[in-house]
Amino acid sequence: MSDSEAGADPTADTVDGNSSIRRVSDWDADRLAELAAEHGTPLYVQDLDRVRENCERLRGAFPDADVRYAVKAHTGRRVLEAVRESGLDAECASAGEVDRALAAGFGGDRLHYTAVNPPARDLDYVAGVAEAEPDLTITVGAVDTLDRLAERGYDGRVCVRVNPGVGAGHHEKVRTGGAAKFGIPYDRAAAAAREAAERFDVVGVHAHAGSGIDSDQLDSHRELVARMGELARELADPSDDEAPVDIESVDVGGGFGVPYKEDAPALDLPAVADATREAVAPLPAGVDLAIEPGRYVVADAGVLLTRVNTVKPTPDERVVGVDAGMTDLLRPAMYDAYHPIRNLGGGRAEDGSDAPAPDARSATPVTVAGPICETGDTLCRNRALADPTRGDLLAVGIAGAYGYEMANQYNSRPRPAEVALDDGTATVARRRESLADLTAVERGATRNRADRTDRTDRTGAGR
Ligand SMILES: Cc1ncc(COP(=O)(O)O)c(C=O)c1O
Ligand SMILES: N[C@@H](CCCC[NH3+])C(=O)O
Repeated sequence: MSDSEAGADPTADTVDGNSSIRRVSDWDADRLAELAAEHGTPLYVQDLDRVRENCERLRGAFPDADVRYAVKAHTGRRVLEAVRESGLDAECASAGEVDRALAAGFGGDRLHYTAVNPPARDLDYVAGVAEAEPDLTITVGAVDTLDRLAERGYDGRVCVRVNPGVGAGHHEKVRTGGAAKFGIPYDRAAAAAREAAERFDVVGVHAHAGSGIDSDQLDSHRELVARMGELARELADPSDDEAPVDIESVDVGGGFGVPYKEDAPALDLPAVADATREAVAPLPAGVDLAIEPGRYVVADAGVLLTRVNTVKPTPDERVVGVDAGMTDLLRPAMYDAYHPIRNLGGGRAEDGSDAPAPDARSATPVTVAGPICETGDTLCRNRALADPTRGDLLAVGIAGAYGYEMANQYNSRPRPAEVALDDGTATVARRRESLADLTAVERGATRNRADRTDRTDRTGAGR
């Protein structure tokens, strides 16, 4: 992948006084440098105030809809609490996410569990939770899953997931609608919902087009929404002698995109909301619209900080080695995803003196590569950055969604730390993992040199 960096002009439109996208250029460079010095790198920084603003913007654009935060985008406790306090519900993809949402204070009436080929362990757990929290809703995309719930004695609230036959998203791998894996095919959905209503309290229908839908893909979104409106009307008022199904909501999924490229415009959320309402209408009396955004809530509230440790000119490219890799931020390796990168400086010139401030350096095409033993472990290729030197701090923007969440321990790399900013105050939300964490679940593993573990716990702020 080769990409080029545009100027750091925040071309954000403004809604209710809040910029609708926070660019990497909008973050306070000095504050980020302080955090990196104190907590080491790689380091995620997640700004809870920005999370709250994004929640407010969603609620403002969709005042009559039920807004459910897709927890998978960022499961941190502090984020979940901020989302709950902002009035959004929680949409969970696993028992683990339900557990986290409960711990963050979501009651059953604000919990939605979307089961995709759910492991027995997950169904056991959620059916158990539902006994104490009967207002919890389980979204089901296969008749087998309904049968498995019934086998567990569950007869509570069910939402039927539909495969709408239309998908969208930033990459083929995240286009969900139309993928056979998800949901009951549209033409069988009404019958499946009617059958399910004989055994469960069917309270809704659901579909999700995919993740990272931008303005160019709004036609697909509209098509999905229109089909779901039609399905709701068919259930409320069946044309044959079938009994109506009395649902409460039509969930048209999440997927609202955010601009990763510096010059890409932010999604016009009020316009998307208008288009959504128009496409779903008229909804039967008593049926509400629901949406379940993840990325939109948290993406631009997060940055990943990483330190340059190597600068290697080669005949073909200038390679800048950093301490964050695909294990910290998987998206570039997995989807060729673009993340904006800003050089915050702080490094040394070749003669050992302080390097000039990034603004005073020439824009130089570089490949930023991580420490993982994989060729695909790059954060960008051939991108113009203020020429990095060893010791510089780089801020990788729009990293708050599916960033820490997809981090892993490949190459035996402990996961990074994350700090949460709340009204400017930073606290460690997730501590940096140590070498001991790598073997914590391994039977028979003994720590023979604990002193080495301690060293990895240090900030790593050295150059
Ligand atoms: C069922 C479901 N709902 C909601 C979302 C949230 O998507 P996004 O983070 O793009 O808003 C996803 C992820 O694609 C999903 O699979
Ligand atoms: N992990 C994806 C989004 C997938 C959402 C889950 N269905 C990304 O980083 O873009």
